[in-house]
Amino acid sequence: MRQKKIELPREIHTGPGVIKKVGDICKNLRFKGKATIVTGPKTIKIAGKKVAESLKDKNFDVNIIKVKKATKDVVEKVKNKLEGTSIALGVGGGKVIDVVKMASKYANVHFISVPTAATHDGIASPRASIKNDKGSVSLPAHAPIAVIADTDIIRKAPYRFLAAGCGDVISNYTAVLDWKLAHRLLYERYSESSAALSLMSAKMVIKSADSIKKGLEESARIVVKALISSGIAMSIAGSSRPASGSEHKFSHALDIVAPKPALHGEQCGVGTIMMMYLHGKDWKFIRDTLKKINAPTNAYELGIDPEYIIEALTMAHKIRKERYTILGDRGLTRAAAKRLAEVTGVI
Ligand SMILES: NC(=O)c1ccc[n+]([C@@H]2O[C@H](COP(=O)([O-])OP(=O)(O)OC[C@H]3O[C@@H](n4cnc5c(N)ncnc54)[C@H](O)[C@@H]3O)[C@@H](O)[C@H]2O)c1
Ligand SMILES: O=P(O)(O)OC[C@@H](O)CO
Ligand SMILES: [Zn+2]
Repeated sequence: MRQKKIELPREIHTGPGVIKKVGDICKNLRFKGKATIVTGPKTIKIAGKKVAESLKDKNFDVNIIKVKKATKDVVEKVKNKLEGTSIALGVGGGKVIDVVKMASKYANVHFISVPTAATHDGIASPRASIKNDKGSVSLPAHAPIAVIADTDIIRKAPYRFLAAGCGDVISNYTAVLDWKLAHRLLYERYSESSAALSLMSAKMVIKSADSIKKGLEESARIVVKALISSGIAMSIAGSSRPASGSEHKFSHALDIVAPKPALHGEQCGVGTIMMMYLHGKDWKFIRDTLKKINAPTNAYELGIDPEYIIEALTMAHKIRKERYTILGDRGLTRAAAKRLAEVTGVI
């Protein structure tokens, strides 16, 4: 029989002010000595310093590393600085968390995910999206030993971030459709339980779309919960298949071609509208839900020129080629890409 390992976070702490408990949580998990915080230039002020204080209060020797990008080089540098550390903490957005996730895996130390914004479902996932010279790759990493999501910090982040997180999780709709397609066409391994959890995560946000509002702790909590369960769906699958399909390929392509890409989750949301159309499903429902949330639904709202939308659509199939989707192996012609974007109101 096929053997399988599912890696999950051991502890999940959410709620307002939970960041003050980081030191306690680390101590209770039996870490001691050196703790390394990986954070960004903005997020150090928003949360990094508070995390450092909480750790110092519990007698940790704290080291802080600031990163800006999630590239292979940055991962390598951080990995080298993790030597002798007992625990690594990623305090920031998706890029910071991906860097620490990958670097700590290479350095063979546990890491804790401390998201400062609910922008992405990598908060609890065991995968890392890392940039290389050809764009980015999806790499197997490891799950955080703990997630510490302070909903007070998250609710105070710009609303755009929360809406982006909704886009990232709503994109599970087309990711699962693509996964089922690959299962039918190529007999790719498919997990019913992972797909069900992935769709449930998306539905949690869709069901609450009317009450996801700026500044509310409850809104932050709903989105964080959905993002964490989407990450767990990835853990069950052992890949990002349940949360990344053709709509993510489109977003990854935009990251390559657009001079100023929008947020990952915003692009994935717009991609979901178009890929739902290609699947012959209710794309208007996705568009209307994103509208309710005040997430972008077109090129103008993404701040991206329509020309880059068309270009990204025509090259999306070349990204993560191992992941078969509705875009097939040949992708869209320029005429089909333009029509798709026009019909769905994206351009
Ligand atoms: N590993 C996974 O499973 C997974 C899942 C989804 C997305 N991702 C990756 O995550 C990245 C997207 O994450 P992202 O959208 O957070 O982008 P990001 O990490 O670039 O963060 C966006 C910006 O938000 C800022 N920020 C974070 N918290 C803030 C706060 N509270 N207030 C003000 N500013 C704040 C950051 O400093 C940054 O400038 C992409 O690289 C994507 O590929 C990975
Ligand atoms: O595996 P990729 O395509 O990087 O996607 C991971 C993540 O963005 C899913 O929401
Ligand atoms: Zn994503």
